[in-house]
Amino acid sequence: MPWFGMDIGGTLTKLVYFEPKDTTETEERDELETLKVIRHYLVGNQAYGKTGLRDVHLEMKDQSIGGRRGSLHFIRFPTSEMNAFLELCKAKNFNSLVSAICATGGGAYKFEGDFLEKVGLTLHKFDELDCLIKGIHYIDRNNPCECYYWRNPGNAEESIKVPFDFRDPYPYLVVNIGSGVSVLAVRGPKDYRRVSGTSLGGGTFFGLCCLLTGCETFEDAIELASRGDNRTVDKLVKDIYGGDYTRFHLSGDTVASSFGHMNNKEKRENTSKEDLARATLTTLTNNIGSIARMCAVTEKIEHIVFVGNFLRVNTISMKLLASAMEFWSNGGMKALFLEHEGYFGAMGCLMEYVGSSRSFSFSST
Ligand SMILES: Nc1ncnc2c1ncn2[C@@H]1O[C@H](COP(=O)(O)OP(=O)(O)O)[C@@H](O)[C@H]1O
Ligand SMILES: CC(C)(COP(=O)(O)O)[C@@H](O)C(=O)NCCC(=O)O
Repeated sequence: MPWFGMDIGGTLTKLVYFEPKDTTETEERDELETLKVIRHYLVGNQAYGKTGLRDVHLEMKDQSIGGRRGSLHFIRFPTSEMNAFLELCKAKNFNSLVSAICATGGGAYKFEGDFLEKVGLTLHKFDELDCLIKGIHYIDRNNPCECYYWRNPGNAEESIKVPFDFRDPYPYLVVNIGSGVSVLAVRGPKDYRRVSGTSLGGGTFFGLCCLLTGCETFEDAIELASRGDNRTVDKLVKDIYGGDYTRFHLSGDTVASSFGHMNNKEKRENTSKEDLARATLTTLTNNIGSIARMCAVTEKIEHIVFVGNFLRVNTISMKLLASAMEFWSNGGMKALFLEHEGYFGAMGCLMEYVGSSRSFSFSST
């Protein structure tokens, strides 16, 4: 039985695969051919079909899971490609190995019927936020350099990633920036509440960027943003005050109005795709940062952990969030980040599988 956890999100499907490495010679000999084929296919490739990818740099070796030792592999593909994934499961005879798999995320509900009808697989569904918290705890405990913060986030030349000891984490806030955003206050391993959320999330950034710049991939959107300047698009405090708004400690360089210059025809004509991408990224990031900070104040929490694939290849947003948390809290709050960004839900789902495989019927069909 292959050990999977699957998180079917609004934009990306994440798959965590545990590959046992401690198989005995007898086990190897007796391993079903189909299982062998699946294992070789997954670990022998880094790309699957047109859009599936394995994040090789995130692989976790020598892990102990369910009494076995092995490696954790992290794979993703766009949820819009679910049909191609189902075809692949069919082609690899997946349903001859198992009758059920564990899944979380909204897609576990949305695609439940398709899995059953097209591949004959039942989905055992787990709540995505339970899985997220479980996954954070497992990966953080088992990957020595998982958690980090940015030192000097406001200074491009001097900002550096610094490891953060997250062994005694409670209480902390999780801000999961996926398609949308969920904010959770976590006070113990099983004690958390979803305290807020916003529909202005990673999907909004990517969607607006496609509309405004014509870009087609998330990587292109981030690349454009890295070469842009939001100040040609956003109206700053100094564009309104001529300088700082000193009475309320608002620096002239603070964005007063996101996209505030874009009602002006001349400014519109003088702005570039790069500037529009940067302004879109800045707008979404600042808004998420502001909600996170308000939640942290209300919940009286100092450590804010930002996760979700919006932060993939996106150091601009990480540093912006880190600077904002530091500045607006006078150094009282800390923005923390995790290397496995968007994979915690899928990891938690795999843990659920390990915990419950005895009680469910996962036997081969
Ligand atoms: N390769 C990618 N394709 C699409 N979106 C991506 C990609 N990499 C990062 N992202 C960003 O990550 C977001 C999805 O994050 P994720 O945590 O996977 O959420 P979800 O579970 O809603 O799919 C997207 O909205 C986008 O901002
Ligand atoms: C509905 C969701 C939990 C789905 O998770 P996602 O696929 O975005 O990771 C999330 O998009 C969300 O919390 N949206 C914000 C809804 C709101 O509180 O306004």
